[in-house]
Amino acid sequence: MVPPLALDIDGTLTTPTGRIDPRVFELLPGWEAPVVFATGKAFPYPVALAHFLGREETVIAENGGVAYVDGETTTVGDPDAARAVVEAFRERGGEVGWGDGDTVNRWRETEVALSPDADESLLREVAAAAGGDVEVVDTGYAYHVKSVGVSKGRALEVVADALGLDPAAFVAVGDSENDVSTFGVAGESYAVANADAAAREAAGTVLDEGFMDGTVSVLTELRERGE
Ligand SMILES: O=C(O)COP(=O)(O)O
Ligand SMILES: [Mg+2]
Repeated sequence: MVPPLALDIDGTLTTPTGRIDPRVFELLPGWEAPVVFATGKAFPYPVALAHFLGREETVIAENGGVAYVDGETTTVGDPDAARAVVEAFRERGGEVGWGDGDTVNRWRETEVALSPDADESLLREVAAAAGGDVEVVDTGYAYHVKSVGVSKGRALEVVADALGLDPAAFVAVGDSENDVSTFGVAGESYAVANADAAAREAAGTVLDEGFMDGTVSVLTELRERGE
């Protein structure tokens, strides 16, 4: 038997240029245990991924702000506090940086994400001035302004509970600061070689290979172990 998976998306299931690696479509549709996509992206992105893989839509979005399992949505966090920080950042001349349309934030319910090109020091200054309830998380793909205490790891506990599983039964793979909490609750955790310092530090194992090459190595090993 293979174990259930908690998989980060960006940096973990993608190529270095940010595309979904096609091996996702070979390895995950037939995975014989729950697969939870746990991402900083907004809710529709992991839902779409699960949908087009033909899998149950069991997802964690917005760094844990949104959890969806068995048709039930759980949202946590204070979007107004995050939006107020971003508004103050804009008033100080900062730019969210996604251009017109901003599909990054269009469906975001509990936090706000800013482009990696945004002025990080100004953003951190404004967030610190807002008090202790809001923090800035840098995934390498975006700066997320979110409520303290909201995390992918907490959301994994919610999802695991709904599935009747122990969170420690999960194997987690990820690449950044926003995966540290997942690594803390999963029984086994792997940081791909491109992972940031926080993820490397928190992971049980740091892989030799990066991006989907690293993830494939874990999935292959888990399958062999389960045979
Ligand atoms: O949305 C981001 O900033 C990163 O997304 P990820 O959590 O899937 O890596
Ligand atoms: Mg990632």
